This record gives sequence, structure tokens and C-alpha cells, in this order.
Amino acid sequence: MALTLYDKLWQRNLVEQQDGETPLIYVNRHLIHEVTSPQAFAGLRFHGRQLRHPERTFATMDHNISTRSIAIDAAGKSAANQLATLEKNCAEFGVTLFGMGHKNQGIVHVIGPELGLTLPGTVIVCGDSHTATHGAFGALAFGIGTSEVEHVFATQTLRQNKAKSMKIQINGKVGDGISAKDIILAIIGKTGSAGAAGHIVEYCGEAIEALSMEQRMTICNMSIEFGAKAGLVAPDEITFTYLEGRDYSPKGKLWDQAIADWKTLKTDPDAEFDRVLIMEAAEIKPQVTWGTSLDQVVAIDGNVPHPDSYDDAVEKDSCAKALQYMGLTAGTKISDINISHVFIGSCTNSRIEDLRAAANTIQGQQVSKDVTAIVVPGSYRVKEQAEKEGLDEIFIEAGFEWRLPGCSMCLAMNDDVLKEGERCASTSNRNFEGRQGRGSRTHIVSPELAAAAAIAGRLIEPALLN
Ligand SMILES: CC(C)[C@H](C(=O)O)[C@@H](O)C(=O)O
Ligand code: SF4
Repeated sequence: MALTLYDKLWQRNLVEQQDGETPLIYVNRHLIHEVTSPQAFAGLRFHGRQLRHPERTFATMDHNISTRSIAIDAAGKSAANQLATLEKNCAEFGVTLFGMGHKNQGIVHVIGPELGLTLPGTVIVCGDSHTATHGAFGALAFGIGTSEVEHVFATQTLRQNKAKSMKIQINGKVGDGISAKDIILAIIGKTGSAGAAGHIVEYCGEAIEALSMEQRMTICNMSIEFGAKAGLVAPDEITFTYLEGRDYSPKGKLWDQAIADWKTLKTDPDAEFDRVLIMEAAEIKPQVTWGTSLDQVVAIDGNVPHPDSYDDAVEKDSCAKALQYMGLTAGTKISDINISHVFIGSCTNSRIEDLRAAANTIQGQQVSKDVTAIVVPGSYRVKEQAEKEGLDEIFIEAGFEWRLPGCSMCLAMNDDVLKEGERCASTSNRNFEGRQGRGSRTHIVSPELAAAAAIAGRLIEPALLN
């Protein structure tokens, strides 16, 4: 029988499947952070259990750390408490921790791939919804709840039903200046924010194959934002080149064996998907979200929609509510929307290529006097690389703040918080009400568009900046 990539991943990681029971799958790598692990460790302690395979779990501090200082208490007491708890738990249970200022520290979904912890064919879980990011390597990767984190700690397995499959094929080549972020936002605009609910999405087609690993991660990262359980891209030469020589990648003979195995990880030509969506790359323009869900998105040359432009009563209503929350009037040109803040960061767009793209956009120009702009690298390794290339200086000279790695203003769990009514062009992945601070207004965009907006003080197509 012809199999999809997902079928193959499922088969190779299935431990046990009994009639009438939820199947059990093996977990190769378990990533944890300070927010969703404390109760799971407490559960282990309560039951007097150990980790089944402590060497398969890796911890980092990312969500509520300060981006100004590596002091553990720099972002407040409750953050410090959570971070100290993670430190204590990792020491007690024998888990490798990349803590404050460690050279491997960073956002969990940035460090997994860059350390070579994320490998094709494996199952990777984390108590975090953007675990889908790692699917860019042809790994089955998804977020789990805290009680599941405890289950994985204790057994290195997970109870899981097989999901449905969906193929999203992007034909042809994207136009100049179109980024991976624009592709995924255009997909979500087309499907709606529950468009892939319950499905594992495989992204394919010429436009996807042409993407670098970092760009593929941007796409897979946002799979969860239209309801997908996980996203996948079949591993290829681009994947292998990226992984070769990374700290935890296989070496020597094992590397050769791994490559031979990974080459089999692709959907068979006649395999069938439960759903298929086909789009043309050439039709995708730079995207901007105008509302409070990811499918409330238009092209940069478009206008803020009117509630009456929707036939569906629920959509009409959510458009009206979003306009009110966002302080926008229907019909306004997107490029007439002024912004007060720019955030370049998050597990969607804080890797070296994102920072290069943003730096390249602003070269020689100054951040608007009405805008506060921050750049938060995704990890210490990204930060180090960026500084080696002089990107930090380009940002600082233009008037950006160059911060320490972390989740930062993606969800404002630390002290990088917007005030009520402040409007941010953000490279992160969620524009929900209050996401970047109570009453804050978020426009999700690519790194290029965020950088251009910082200079112009308004949402603008990067190509029109000069
Ligand atoms: C804190 C964590 C549970 C959460 C998630 O699961 O996604 C966060 O990373 C987010 O992006 O909202
Ligand atoms: S950067 Fe944002 S989306 Fe990613 S893990 Fe952190 S809070 Fe979640």
C-alpha cells in the first residue's frame, strides 16, 4: 500500500496498538521549558518515580526570562520562582538544562534544530503548541499537555490516536521578496483558522522544496495556528546539509546510515491524503494580519475589510469585534496603518536568516521617531552568529534595541509588554487579544515587513521603502 510520510513516521514509532485502546507511540526527544514542566515534575515526585530516559529530555529557559539581563530574577519574582524550580527539577532528575546565559540556551524550538536534537523520522514532543516547528525536518513533532509531559517523563511513550492527513502543495516559485511567513499566512488566510483541525499537514510542492530549513521551520511553526496537529516537510538534501556536524547529529558511520534511512522518509507517489489544498506561489503577496485571529489577514496592498463583506454571520461578527479591538476602520488601506512598536523575534522568525533579512531591509536607514523597535535573537547561538556578521551594529545604528534571547514580546510573559492601545508589527505567530500585553494590538508580518515598518512608522511593503 502507498504510504504518506506521516504513515511512515507513525509506523516506525508505534509501540503498541490494541483493539479498543489508544495506541502507544515512542518519544525520541522530549523538550521542556519552565512554564509547562513544574507540575509534571511534581507528579513524578509525588508518585516516587524517576525519568525513564533522562538522557532523552532537554530543558531550556525561554518564556519568562528577561531580555536585558541574565540574572534569574530580572523579570520579576514569579518568573524567578519558575526558573529556579526548573533548575532544581533538572538537577534532581538528571535532565540536561541550558540555563541562563548557557551557550545553548534559547527558545526551545530554535535550539532543538540548531543543536541537531531534531532529527528526521523521530517523534519529538514538548509541552508547547509550537513544537510543530520541528516537523520541518520530517519529524513527527507536536505539543502536549502537562499531564502528558509527566507520562513521557515516566515512560518515554505517549498515548496518541492517529490523526487524519492533509497535503498542502504550493506550486511554482514565489515572487521576489516573498518570505516563508507570507506563504504560511496566505495558507491560513485561505483555509481559515481551523482549516486543518485534527490533521497532520504535509507541505510540499516546488515553492516548499526551494525553502531553506529555517524557512521551512517558519511554515511548520504556524501549523498549529490553523488547527493542524503537526506540520511536516519531507527531508531532503537541504535537511541533511543543515544537520551535518551539529552537536547532537549522528557522526561517522551512524551519519551515513542515518542518511540512507532518512531518504526513505517521503510520501509514496500514489499515497492518498484525507484532504488536499493546492495553491500557486506566484499569487502570494506580502501578508499582514489586521485582526485578532491569524485568518484575519490580507496582502499589504489591501484594505481593512468591512464586516458586511462576510456572508457568514459568525465571521461578520468576529470582523466587527476585531476592528473594535484593533482600533481600525473598515476600508482603511493597510499601508496607512501607523505602528508604535516593532518586535523582531519569536520561534517563528528569530533565526539568523530572519535577522539577516531584517538587517538587509533597513541598511543605512533610521527607525521612525514614533517607533520603539526591538530585536530578540532566538538563541545565544543565533545572537553570537549575528554579532559575528555585524548585524547587531546595523540594528543598533538604525535605532533598534538589540536584546538577549528569549520568547520576549511574543507572549509578554516577561517584562517586554505593550501597553493598552500600542500597535506592534510583530514577526511572532499570534495576534490574539492581549497577546503582547493587555489591550495591545498586534499585526503579524514577516521580518522584512517588520523591519520596513520600523523605518516607515507604518505598515509598508519592504520593496517600497527606498
Ligand atoms: C506557554 C506555552 C504553553 C505556550 C504554548 O503552548 O504555545 C506558549 O509557548 C505560546 O506560544 O503561547
Ligand atoms: S516564542 Fe512565542 S510562540 Fe514560540 S514558544 Fe515562545 S511564547 Fe510560544
